[in-house]
Amino acid sequence: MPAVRQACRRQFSSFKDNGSKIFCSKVIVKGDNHGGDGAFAACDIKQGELVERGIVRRIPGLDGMKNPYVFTWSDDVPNHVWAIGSGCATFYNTSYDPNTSMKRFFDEDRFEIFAIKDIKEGEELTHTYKSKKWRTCFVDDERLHK
Ligand SMILES: C[S@@+](CC[C@H](N)C(=O)[O-])C[C@H]1O[C@@H](n2cnc3c(N)ncnc32)[C@H](O)[C@@H]1O
Repeated sequence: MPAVRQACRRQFSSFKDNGSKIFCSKVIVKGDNHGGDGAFAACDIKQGELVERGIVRRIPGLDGMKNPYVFTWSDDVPNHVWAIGSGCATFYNTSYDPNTSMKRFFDEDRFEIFAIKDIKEGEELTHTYKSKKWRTCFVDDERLHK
């Protein structure tokens, strides 16, 4: 069994449901195919399974319309509340055919990311950015709309 998968199993079984607000042991971050970094599965993950959970901190005064590294932290369009996220969440690239989905708990400033397909170890983790169609920094980036 590959070392990463062994470590993942070991870590996940010992840390599962330990109550930590941040859990991202099933995810690694490494160079992607777009010249940046992306999030990748450290082990096989079943459809419906939790991939990662974490917390956010709201950043007043920051213009998320221009800054692509913060989360849209309301259901308003346009949005005026932006937040940084814990763990690997910032590094998930976007896709129109994603393998994960992010559930945002605005009242509690936390999120959970679930697998919406069976995911194999090593596969890139993607979600469809909530603001992809109206946020300046995403609208202007043609690579995100292929
Ligand atoms: C939240 S960040 C994701 C992490 C980013 N790859 C990094 O290295 O920090 C969003 C940025 O990632 C890049 N990105 C996300 N999805 C992409 C895609 N499908 N194709 C190309 N670039 C993408 C774009 O530069 C986008 O503004």
